[in-house]
Amino acid sequence: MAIQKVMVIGAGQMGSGIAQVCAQAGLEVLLNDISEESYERGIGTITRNLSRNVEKGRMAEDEKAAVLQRFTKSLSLQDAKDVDLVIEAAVENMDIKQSIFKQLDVIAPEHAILASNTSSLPITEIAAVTNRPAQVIGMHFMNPVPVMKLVEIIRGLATSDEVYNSIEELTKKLQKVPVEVNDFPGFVANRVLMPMINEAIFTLYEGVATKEAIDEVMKLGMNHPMGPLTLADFIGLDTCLYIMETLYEGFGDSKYRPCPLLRKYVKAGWLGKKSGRGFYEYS
Ligand SMILES: CC(=O)CC(=O)SCCNC(=O)CCNC(=O)[C@H](O)C(C)(C)COP(=O)(O)OP(=O)(O)OC[C@H]1O[C@@H](n2cnc3c(N)ncnc32)[C@H](O)[C@@H]1OP(=O)(O)O
Ligand SMILES: NC(=O)C1=CN([C@@H]2O[C@H](COP(=O)(O)OP(=O)(O)OC[C@H]3O[C@@H](n4cnc5c(N)ncnc54)[C@H](OP(=O)(O)O)[C@@H]3O)[C@@H](O)[C@H]2O)C=CC1
Repeated sequence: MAIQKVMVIGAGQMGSGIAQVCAQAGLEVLLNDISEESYERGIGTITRNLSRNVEKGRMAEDEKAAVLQRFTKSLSLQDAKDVDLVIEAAVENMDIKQSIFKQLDVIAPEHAILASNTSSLPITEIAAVTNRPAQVIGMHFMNPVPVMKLVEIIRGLATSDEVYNSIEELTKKLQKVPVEVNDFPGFVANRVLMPMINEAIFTLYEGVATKEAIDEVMKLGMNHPMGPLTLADFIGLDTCLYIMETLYEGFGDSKYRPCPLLRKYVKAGWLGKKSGRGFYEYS
């Protein structure tokens, strides 16, 4: 069955990007958030991104208007009653995700696929709270979504081949490249990336170098587009901490212990770019 109508849950940095690429691919999009303010912020970001595309000559003005018309505001999960797919991009917290999936399982039509953009939490555990584990899957986009090509597609223990194939096909329709991954903490992307970021934080914590020097080493020495501390701020320090905790708990190995400095910053509300302050300050 072709996927035509999608609900994206969470209008934050990931949800707004996912909603944008879905609408650009011609899908009808319900953009859902618990707060109206977050919805407005999300749709504002999408509108600015589309305007930049027009300014750069990549999109016509009427195409921008057509993309924006495909959005509907949603402040209630009940709106999932007639969608073909839900992509959940709320905060990286198992209790919140399980609560959302439990409700969606009751509300969404029988044929609907329930996907999560979780960056590290087990898909199998999210699927287990539903009565349709074969239709639950991980669809892990990268930040910033409109720019980054990869989508890690994560098969839960019970995910069916039919559902996997539909999501792979949709990913290509969104002009992204799917890579199949099995369900282990952090999948591939964050199992490799996040310990590197955590180690960069330890390097700062232990006074090996300044934050600027650490970032410069990785940018100029390894050709990374952003240094690891800038990237951590960009991802969100709360998300980085949640991911490290998932790796630490999931593997029970001390090599994944989150750096105390990361914990301290999150406790202080220094969440990175989105809160105006992390390792760096943002105006
Ligand atoms: C945590 C997880 O679970 C998984 C993850 O996502 S981990 C994070 C993965 N992402 C990364 O590693 C990103 C690393 N950084 C980069 O690739 C680059 O710095 C970057 C693409 C973000 C910016 O690139 P840059 O060359 O430094 O800056 P800039 O010239 O401003 O941007 C390049 C293009 O991207 C676009 N862009 C940048 N940020 C954007 C955003 N947030 N949204 C939409 N478009 C954006 C710009 O408009 C620009 O496009 P055009 O010039 O063609 O209009
Ligand atoms: N940041 C990144 O680089 C990446 C993140 N991810 C994953 O994507 C997900 C979202 O991350 P990100 O976009 O960065 O986070 P943000 O904090 O930017 O956005 C999360 C959004 O979800 C909203 N929200 C919270 N709870 C609910 C709920 N119960 N129902 C609906 N909306 C809710 C928040 O609203 P409010 O602000 O009002 O609380 C906020 O608007 C996480 O699972 C994360 O791990 C995946 C890939 C990359």
